[in-house]
Amino acid sequence: MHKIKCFECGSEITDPFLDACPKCGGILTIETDLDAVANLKPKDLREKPLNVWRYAPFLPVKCNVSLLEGGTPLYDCRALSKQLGVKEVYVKYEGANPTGSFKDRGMTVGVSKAIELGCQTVGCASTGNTSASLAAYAAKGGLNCVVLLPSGKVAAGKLAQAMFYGAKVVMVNGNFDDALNVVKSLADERVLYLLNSINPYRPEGQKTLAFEIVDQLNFEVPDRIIIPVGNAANIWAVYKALSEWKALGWIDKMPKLTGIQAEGAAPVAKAFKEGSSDFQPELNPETIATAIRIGNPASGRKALKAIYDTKGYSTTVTDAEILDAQKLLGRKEGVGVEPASAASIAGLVKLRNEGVIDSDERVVCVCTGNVLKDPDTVIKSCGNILNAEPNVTDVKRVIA
Ligand SMILES: Cc1ncc(COP(=O)(O)O)c(C=O)c1O
Ligand SMILES: N[C@@H](CCOP(=O)(O)O)C(=O)O
Repeated sequence: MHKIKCFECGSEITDPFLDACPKCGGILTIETDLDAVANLKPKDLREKPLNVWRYAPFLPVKCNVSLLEGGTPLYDCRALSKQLGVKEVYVKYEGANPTGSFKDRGMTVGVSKAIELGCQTVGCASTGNTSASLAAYAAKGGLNCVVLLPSGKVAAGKLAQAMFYGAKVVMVNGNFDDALNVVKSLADERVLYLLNSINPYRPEGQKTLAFEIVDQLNFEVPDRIIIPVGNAANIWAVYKALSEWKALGWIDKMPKLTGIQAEGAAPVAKAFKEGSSDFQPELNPETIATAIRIGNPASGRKALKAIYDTKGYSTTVTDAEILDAQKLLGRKEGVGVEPASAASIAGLVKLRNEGVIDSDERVVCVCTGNVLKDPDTVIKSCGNILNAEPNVTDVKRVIA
């Protein structure tokens, strides 16, 4: 049986509704019962379809709600690897999930847990994707859903999704960090069951992103996995997944986990630069990659552990580098990702140029969300629409 533990002081938590340690206030995590899976072999899992629930023995809940999340493509990006001079570059394309982001992996587990606990209403703060995903899974599970969004800073596709799936959408006059503080208080008052990634069950579902990468590479572990970092739970989830498989002897090494943040919202990357295992919150985070416009990442300390323990790396990329990388991936590989997701590609480009990434590496970039999430940014950054009269001659003229 799994246990809920405090990441900071190690205390065991028995109340499944808590999202912080009652003793020290630390963030929580799940201790997986590895004895229960000790006799399992990778081939036992591989008989099941490739999706989140292939890895059910490593998940702390049974499947109550699913939209067949996971099973996303791992693209072998040969043009990109040639251009950048890196032996192998893969993109794990999370935009192919049911609501278009990796959050669905966490939500199938989180909402399944909510149902198991008998909750009626679920809620979150969100820069967009978490709300879109929670709204869809709550609809599928027959639950009420409340989402708190930073006013004016949520991409159109994500806002449309949350509204479409029937969530109560509340715009908060503040940023994501402010909205998270409010929703935490609502959860403390049991107004709703909180399904941000500070809920320790959410990252458990997100572990499957890493399980799939290794599975799709036939258990040949990549040298490096590059991940955009915002509230910082996803890089932790990847670390936790691979640590569990390493403990079982299913893999023999850990990839260097490499966390990329936007320059204007980079507490984790700044802490890494200083060699610190703690970070200073950024009071006014700002970036075009609104999904990672987060100044006080709830899992920041977990992310730093993941990076240091794997001899990984962390750096920042500018908004211009993010937009260039987004276009590069679209135009070289035909893969459409939202700006935050392109941060992993921008990080690859930057770290290759700086010599941090070697030419002989096998690198996986996690591209967390679909290009259609944020059409306004794409239209602005790609510009250049041609206009013509409705006749062949004029169309030939403008395309010449
Ligand atoms: C598209 C996208 N990429 C990356 C992230 C960052 O993930 P995390 O908050 O787990 O670091 C988020 C959300 O935070 C996101 O929506
Ligand atoms: N990008 C996220 C923000 C963090 O949400 P989390 O619940 O995964 O920590 C979003 O889409 O809202």
